[in-house]
Formats: sequence, C-alpha cells, structure tokens
Amino acid sequence: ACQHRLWPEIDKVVQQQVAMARMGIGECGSGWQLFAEDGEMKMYRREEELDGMVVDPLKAVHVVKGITGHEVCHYFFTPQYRYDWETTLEQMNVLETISDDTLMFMQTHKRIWPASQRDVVFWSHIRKLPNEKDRDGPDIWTVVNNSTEHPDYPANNGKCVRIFLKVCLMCQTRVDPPKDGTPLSRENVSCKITYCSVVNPGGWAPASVLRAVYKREYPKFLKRFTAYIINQTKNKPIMF
Ligand SMILES: Cc1cccc(-c2n[nH]cc2-c2ccc(F)c(-c3ccc(S(=O)(=O)CCO)cc3)c2)n1
Repeated sequence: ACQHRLWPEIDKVVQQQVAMARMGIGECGSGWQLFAEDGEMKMYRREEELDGMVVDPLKAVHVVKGITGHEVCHYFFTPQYRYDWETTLEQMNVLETISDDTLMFMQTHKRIWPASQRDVVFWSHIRKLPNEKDRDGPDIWTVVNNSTEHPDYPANNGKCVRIFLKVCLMCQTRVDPPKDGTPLSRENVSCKITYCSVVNPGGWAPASVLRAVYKREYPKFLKRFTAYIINQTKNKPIMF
C-alpha cells in the first residue's frame, strides 16, 4: 500500500479520522446532541449545513460483549459480507484492489423518497493501531471509508446523485481474563465501537427528510451490523 498514488491521502485521512474518533464527545467541540440511545448504544449528531445542504456529522458509540475490534473491522471492511448487513445497499462493486488492506468501492443505495437515488465511490482502508494507553493491551482496529474519484465512474452522469462521505469505524477490544485461570472465551471479551460519519448528500434533499432518514437508519444499521457479527462469530475462534 505504501507505493500507491492514494497512499499519502489515505495515511493523512486515517490519522485525522482516528484522532477525531478517539476524542470523547465532550472534547469533540460543543454542539453534539444525543439523538438516539438503546442500551449501550448512544448516537450523537451536530446540525450543520453546507450551501443549504444537511451535512450533519454523526458520532455513535457502542459497547458490545462477545466480539473483538478485529472482528468488527473485518466484517465491515470485507466486501463479501456487505449485502448481509447493509440493508440499503442496492449495488456494490470493488473497483480496485489497491492492496490487501485497501479497496476501492462503487455503491448505489436504495432511493430515499422524494430525493433522487444516491451513489458513492470511496476507498476503504483497514488498519491495526498500537494501543497507546495500555502497551500490552489489545490493539485498536479501524476502517476508514473516504469518498474519492474514479475515471470510469464520473459523478452525476447517470440516474444517481453522487454523495460524498467520510466514515471512521474505530474499535477498542477489552479483555477481562477469567479469575479461575480457565481459558479465555467470548464471555471475557467486549468491544467499544466508535462510528463517525460525515455525509454530504451531493445534491439538494429536504433537510427534514434527510434528518428523519439518519435518525432512523443509523441506529438500525449499528444494531443490525453488531447483531450480524455476534451471529457470525459465535462458534468461531476469537480473532484478536
Ligand atoms: C446507514 C445509513 C445512514 C444514512 C443514510 C442511509 C441510507 N438510507 N437509504 C439510503 C442510504 C444511503 C445512501 C447513500 C449512501 F452512500 C449510504 C451509505 C451509508 C453508509 C456507508 S458506510 O461506509 O458506513 C458502510 C459501507 O456501505 C456507505 C454508504 C447510505 N443509511
């Protein structure tokens, strides 16, 4: 991945996004409002508009028992599982395999009435980061999805409006070893998930409609995605 033309951008965006994801809601600047809560899952957004378009940054935090950060990032990054958990996906193509940790995607998603259908082209990079707080603790895993251009798929040349997104999924695994020295099992692991996203809808869409969609779709996505991983991993060895 080091020699690819996108590498400098990927490295810069990943460092930026991870720094943002690591900041707590308090430090992240004011204006975050909690808009959804379900058990351990908390969803925050900031209301921001750009040229009259809603570009609300979103930050979701969740703690899930029985899975690890590597597993969460693996199922988020790997294309073959995406149709299982991404309910609004209509079409997904891998445009380029830049390296084993970096892919380029083209996706079209189901239309949100009354706006026109959206598509997106983005690079996706998975990376393990050292756990700065606890040297011998489990590593942090992250996937960053960032809109990019591709010569064969120019924006807005067909039925879809091209959206622009920047997404960071950052996961911190926690291990609580069993007291009685029995081997580690899934009861002893949990994962703190931080999902940050900024989506520019790319063309006009009513603010009220977009905010209603986000309010409904984001909690649904994170609950369905984490339930999917629990189900996929329950009888498999733990991936650290
Ligand atoms: C989870 C969610 C939030 C907000 C809106 C929607 C949604 N509802 N109907 C259509 C969409 C839609 C339209 C365009 C998109 F690019 C994505 C989109 C969302 C997430 C990601 S990702 O990078 O987080 C995961 C990879 O698919 C990529 C594209 C989703 N879904």
